[in-house]
Amino acid sequence: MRIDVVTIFPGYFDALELSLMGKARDRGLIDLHVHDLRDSAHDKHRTVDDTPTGGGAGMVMKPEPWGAALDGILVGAGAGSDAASEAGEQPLAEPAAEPLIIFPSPAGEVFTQAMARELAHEQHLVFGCGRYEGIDQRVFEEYAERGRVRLVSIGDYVLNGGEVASIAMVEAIGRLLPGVVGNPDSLVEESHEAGLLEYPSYTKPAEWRGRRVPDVLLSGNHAAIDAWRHEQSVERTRRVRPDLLGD
Ligand SMILES: Nc1c(O)cccc1[N+](=O)[O-]
Repeated sequence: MRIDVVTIFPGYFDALELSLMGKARDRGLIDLHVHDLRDSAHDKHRTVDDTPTGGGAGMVMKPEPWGAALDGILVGAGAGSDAASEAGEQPLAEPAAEPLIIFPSPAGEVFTQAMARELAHEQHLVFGCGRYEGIDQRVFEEYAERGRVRLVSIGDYVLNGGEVASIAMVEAIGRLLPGVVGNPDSLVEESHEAGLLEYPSYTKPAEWRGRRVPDVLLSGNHAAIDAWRHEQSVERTRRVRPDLLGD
């Protein structure tokens, strides 16, 4: 999977050089390209924002740098405007799959494990990280007309921009790609994977500060262990997230 990120804070994405995401990149499972939006701001001061038209507090991200940045990514991917046909030539190869542009936004559809699974099938994702009071609305309109755009929220709280949300989504999606997680079985029994919260986990020692591991987990009876774990998942879900059970 190719992933492009557009941001005014590229350094945030150093986090994706670590751990599983870093290994996945080293092994070519994820091809991550981070673009500094200011490199697409061609005025002397590399301006990316301006005051809100109609008044109001804060600043809004200007459309021109976003247009230059996203065009550069889409045209490079053979999507958006077909450079070869514009030049009157036959494209040499099938254009790559059309990228999906994701703008993290508190006004977006809620990101879920089901969406992570869906997006793990994409060949090319582009994350546009807004800052300040957001991005000029015309950017969303422009690229929704030319291709596929989704505004996506990771939760109902206020962040300072889209970078943290993008990292969360890249990790949630990236870990589902074949070969990224060592043991694919570990993807099955996780919170939200089957619509339930995961059961409590234990390891050695069997007793710690007077607290014993549940006897069933020491029984070797795998049918009983599976039943206990499912029961624990359902009980935890009903207690903590009854909404997941439709209660
Ligand atoms: N919540 C929020 C925000 O306040 C700013 C950017 C992105 C998000 N989000 O994805 O949830």
